[in-house]
Amino acid sequence: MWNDGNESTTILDFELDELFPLCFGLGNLCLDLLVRLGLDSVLNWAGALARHSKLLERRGRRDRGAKMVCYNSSIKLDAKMLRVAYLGHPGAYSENAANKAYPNCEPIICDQLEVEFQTVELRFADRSVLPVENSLAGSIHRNYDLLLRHRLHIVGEVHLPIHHCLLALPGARKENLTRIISHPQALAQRELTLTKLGLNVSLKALDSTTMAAEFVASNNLKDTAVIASTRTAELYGLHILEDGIQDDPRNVTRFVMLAREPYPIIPRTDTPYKTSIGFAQYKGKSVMHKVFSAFAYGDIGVTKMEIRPHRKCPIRVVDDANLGTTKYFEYVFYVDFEASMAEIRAQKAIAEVEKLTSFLRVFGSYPMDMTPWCPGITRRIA
Ligand SMILES: O=C(O)C(=O)Cc1ccccc1
Repeated sequence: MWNDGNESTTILDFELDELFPLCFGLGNLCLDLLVRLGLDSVLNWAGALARHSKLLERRGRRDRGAKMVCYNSSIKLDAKMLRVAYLGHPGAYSENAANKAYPNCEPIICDQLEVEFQTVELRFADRSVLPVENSLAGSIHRNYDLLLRHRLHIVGEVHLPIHHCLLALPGARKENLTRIISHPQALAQRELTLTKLGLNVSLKALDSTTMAAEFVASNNLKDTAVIASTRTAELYGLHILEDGIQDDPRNVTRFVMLAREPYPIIPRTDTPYKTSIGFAQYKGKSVMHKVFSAFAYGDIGVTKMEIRPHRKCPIRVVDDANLGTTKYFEYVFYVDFEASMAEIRAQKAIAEVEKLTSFLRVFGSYPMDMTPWCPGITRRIA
């Protein structure tokens, strides 16, 4: 079990009648902020508040006298009370990741990625669990972009073995399928297998495997199959047409856990740590070789690098006089390295990188997932 219990909490009992004015008050606050922050961000916040008021109302009908968790005092948050946000419905791989990271947590289901981030930012959840890369399909670029757009910290990682099945309504036959729908990662992880099965179908991406399952079940679509887990089949009344359709049994997805506060920087020697950063270069010549030397100098292993377009500054213009004759695309670089910010060598490397870059953000230092790697045993785990 992960224990990143760096939060201090007081548990307050709120009657629902008290919660609604609170949400209303917050709504008014949003309007006040409208003028200062701009329409888009305030509308996003207000939307999230409205959704969560409904969530509280629904939960309140079930359990009058709902509890609300406030973050301001000295009682340690018990890991089992953590509210963990993820995208999708019960049965999503992200739900498995949330349970692996925080056993007995309270799931907070989100229907959009932006909402998943806001749910933590607005304190409706304590953590969010976000898939960032897969061993077959690679990085989930959108989620990297969101990490930068929001101010949450990475406080942990989990590696989840992924076992995909082809699911359809009872009675649906493989030869009558015209379409397969799922999360883009699931669609990418089965490329070879579906070709082998000889299916001539179109593919459609949805935001999660479980949203795809719900879509097929609620619209009674006999010509559409879903790529999702065995648990999703049970939950949505679907049948397994084909079991284990990922292209390789060693299919693993890495999820990161996000929180409002960083993982506490405590010097430790027993657990291997990882640090994730993002940065962009200054205008002018490339300095990437120097950035890597900073890590090499500290004998720090770089385990991952992701490169994304620098949307705010798409083109870098370079020549000796900076007259604009050579043009490169400009990027944001995401790097994971094997050290904690508690270590002097990491601090020195980061100080060096800071000198070389126009912006630098440390997303977090956190314990590495050291789960033993057992290729081929992914069957029916997820
Ligand atoms: O859609 C889901 O169930 C997710 O949790 C995202 C996902 C999809 C495929 C592999 C890993 C995570």
